[in-house]
Amino acid sequence: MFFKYHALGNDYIVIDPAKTSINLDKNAIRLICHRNFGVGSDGILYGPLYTKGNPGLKIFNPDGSEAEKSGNGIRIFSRYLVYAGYVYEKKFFLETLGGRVLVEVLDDSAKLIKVDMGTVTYESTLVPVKGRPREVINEDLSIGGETFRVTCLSIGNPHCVIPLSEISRNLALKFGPKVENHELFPNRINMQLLKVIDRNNIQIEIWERGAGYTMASGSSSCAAASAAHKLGLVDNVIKVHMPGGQIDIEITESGHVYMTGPVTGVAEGKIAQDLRDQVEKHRGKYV
Ligand SMILES: N[C@@H](CCC[C@H](N)C(=O)O)C(=O)O
Repeated sequence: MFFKYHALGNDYIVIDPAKTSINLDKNAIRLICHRNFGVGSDGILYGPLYTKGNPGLKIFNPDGSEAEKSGNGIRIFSRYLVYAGYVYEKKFFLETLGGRVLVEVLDDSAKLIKVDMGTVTYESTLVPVKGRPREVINEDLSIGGETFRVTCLSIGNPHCVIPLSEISRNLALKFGPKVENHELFPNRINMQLLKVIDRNNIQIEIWERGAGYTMASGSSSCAAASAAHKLGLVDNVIKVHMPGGQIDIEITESGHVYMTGPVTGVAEGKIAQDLRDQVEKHRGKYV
């Protein structure tokens, strides 16, 4: 069985090891996420896996890489946990590779979820960004002959925020791959083009590490809002506008970033034997 959801057009497949036996190596992930040869998604959420007494998950990008954190992925997986009867509480902890988060379910069917995503760091050694140890705030980055002012941070996974006066999908498509794979970022990076609308509203276009252009991203919303706040461009309550919809961010005095957004069910299904055969055929080869 698989369960598919989207969060503002950022879609994920949930695979629950208690319900589906499949060896998720790189090729299996790439095939399942493929929009023509597979089920199609911006990633796979694998779990629940129990660590430290809490439910947890593994987050995979469609290129087969593992991400430390995903804001939309966390909300989607939380809705699955409620739906499948794994949790009954309105508030619970969830373990990710990028740290523990506190989830709050705001309605009965878990269609609206708030998450304490933790705190951000701008420390180059932690994001990571190469070069002398420093906070990467408003510094120059050369990309394909052009120079941008960038702010880099980690909220468990790495982000590079680029404020611009105008942003577009085409700009994200043009610069995203270059930023993601820039030599300064040893673990690659997620990119957000940021336009400040006013002190409580920002607009972003996103290029995700390992996934490419996406219509929305929860951790990108946290990252862009945090960077804009750090740069003094916005207050602490920020609505993030993306092509797929809006996410609400609140940054507390202690630096915790709260993200609130929706989750929508798409499908429940069974991975066909033909797809499983393809997965087996390609096992061990990089497709
Ligand atoms: N869509 C996600 C981010 C998924 C992980 C990202 N591609 C990475 O590699 O860090 C979100 O909503 O945060």
